[in-house]
Amino acid sequence: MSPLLEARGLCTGYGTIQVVHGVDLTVDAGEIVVLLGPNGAGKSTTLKSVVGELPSISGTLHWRGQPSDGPLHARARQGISYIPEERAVLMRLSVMENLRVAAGRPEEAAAVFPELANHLARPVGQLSGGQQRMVSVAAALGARPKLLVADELSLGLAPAIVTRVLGRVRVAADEGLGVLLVEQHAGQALAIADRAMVMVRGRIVWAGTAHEALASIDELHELYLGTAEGGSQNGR
Ligand SMILES: Nc1ncnc2c1ncn2[C@@H]1O[C@H](COP(=O)(O)OP(=O)(O)OP(=O)(O)O)[C@@H](O)[C@H]1O
Repeated sequence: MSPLLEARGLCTGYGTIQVVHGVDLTVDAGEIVVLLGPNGAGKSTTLKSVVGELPSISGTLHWRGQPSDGPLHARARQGISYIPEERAVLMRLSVMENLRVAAGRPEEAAAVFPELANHLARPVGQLSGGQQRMVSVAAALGARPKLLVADELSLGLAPAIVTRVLGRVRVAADEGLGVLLVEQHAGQALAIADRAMVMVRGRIVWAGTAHEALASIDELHELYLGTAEGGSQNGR
């Protein structure tokens, strides 16, 4: 059976500047693939190209075996949910309105994070950054996509909440969701992932199972990710 998403030789960038050079990647239904790498490696750029926000320079992209070159909204209709690194919520609308706009099932989306229950009528702009992130994750999952493409899902979330968010994504993957994830918390992301890829300067320099990545995490940090610890960028 064809993978949900298959990119071959993907090259993309901004204007005349090429940032991503010949990336091959696949995501199957039910699996979580995490893309790791240092700042500026081209991870976000890769995701933008995969979801149709940024045109590719060359390479092929297939969605469930069919060539895919439509813009973001067309890919959303096909079942791709994208959570960008930057703000992904409508600040003047209430939490419930945000969930309604994004998801077919707002009540189901709200149930993803029970702590949002007391804030459903509030404008999202009045919530903390972490709560706003929860709204975007809830909205994305509530739409029941086939593929979730998420850039720094844990952005602005307290560590305990990161564990819950990633755990919720794992549950969705076990129910058949395919996930392509860029995440600065390498250790936590690998704990819920099936496969991992490391990108440096726009090229995939390491690929393997999440289990293999966890087993060589010190080496991966030393060689590619930087040795930052704790809450710092790309730290564990
Ligand atoms: N809109 C843009 N216009 C021009 N160059 C850009 C743009 N966005 C990103 N870049 C450049 O593309 C390169 C890759 O950036 P990208 O954001 O994809 O990296 P990243 O791996 O996601 O890093 P980070 O973890 O810091 O988000 C960087 O050199 C960056 O400066």
